[in-house]
Amino acid sequence: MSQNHPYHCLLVPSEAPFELKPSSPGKGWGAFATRKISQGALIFREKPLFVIRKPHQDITEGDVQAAFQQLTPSEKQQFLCLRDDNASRPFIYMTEACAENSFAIATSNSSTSSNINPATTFHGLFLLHSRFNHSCVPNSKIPTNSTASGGETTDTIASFATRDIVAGEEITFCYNSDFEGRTRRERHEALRFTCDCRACLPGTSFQQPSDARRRLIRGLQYLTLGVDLDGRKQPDDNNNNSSASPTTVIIADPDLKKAAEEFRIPISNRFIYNLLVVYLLEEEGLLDDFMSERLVPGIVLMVAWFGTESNARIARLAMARETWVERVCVAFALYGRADRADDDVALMLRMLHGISVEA
Ligand SMILES: C[S@@+](CC[C@H](N)C(=O)[O-])C[C@H]1O[C@@H](n2cnc3c(N)ncnc32)[C@H](O)[C@@H]1O
Repeated sequence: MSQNHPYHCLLVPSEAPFELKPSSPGKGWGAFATRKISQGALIFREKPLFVIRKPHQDITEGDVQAAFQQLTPSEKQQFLCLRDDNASRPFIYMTEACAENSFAIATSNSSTSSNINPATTFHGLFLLHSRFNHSCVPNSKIPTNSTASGGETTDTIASFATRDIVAGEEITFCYNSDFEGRTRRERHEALRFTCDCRACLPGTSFQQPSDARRRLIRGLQYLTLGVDLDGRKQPDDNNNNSSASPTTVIIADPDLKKAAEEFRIPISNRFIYNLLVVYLLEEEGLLDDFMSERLVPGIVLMVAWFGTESNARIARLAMARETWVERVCVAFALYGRADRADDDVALMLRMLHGISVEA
């Protein structure tokens, strides 16, 4: 049956290190490595078939029709071969085909499938990257297009291996940029399909602690950033009125929650929380080079924040250790210790986040 599948008309360049073929049952088609791809290597850079310079929710059938009319006959044929429902059903609306196969480009914080993150601005239709299936513990990443192109914003997107990928292995990426802080149930609600990656297969020795780790990551990020994954503060009254859907309680202690939101978490604890996040991400298999680049420089800088020499010494000793778990263990000696610079750092962070300094 797969011999006659319309996806055979999708043209994969000969230099691309993958082929398209049916994935495991229930996942439609996917991209499979045709040779070893080393960690950090570029997998593929792709130009969009077309770009619609509008927010996802504003894209109309007319917009997609107009973009379609500009395509060459071969490009039109490729667009028309796209299938819904795991590669089985032709799309009824062009907007559906666009939503399922586009990536946010240009101004977004992450390149995710636009049907999952509708708040982004421009959308490009990418025939090949949209064949990559999702995993909550993926082996590739599609960073923001500006990151991937060295700071310049372009319409192309690119995927990179976040670990070594062996020939024959399916290439996956994570469809949502904040899944490192979401439990299995929350991820499946957002995805609207049931993922069976090792963080999702219930009852395994990886899955059970995985939920706890991701919950902890979310809480620790709240303590250090003062906001939830969506950049917002959590309502104070978590189990409030019955009409609203119940909110996951992230920080149960109201005083601690307020201290986080007002950036009054002491430097010592802040340092430990940041190290713990990195360690938990590593345990989750999510500490790739992009994640390290995002988190580690800030932690290194924090060492210089300490105003009390005995604290600074412990922080330096911690960072001199080789592994993240060792760094966390050494840094625990700081837990609860006040520092001469606590007030200054709180003030600096409040100013940085535009919070009234009287808060
Ligand atoms: C952008 S497409 C990916 C390619 C798709 N498999 C195909 O055949 O065209 C996204 C869709 O693939 C399916 N999918 C992707 N990752 C999956 C996973 N881990 N488990 C089950 N289905 C998945 C879902 O139906 C999802 O809506």
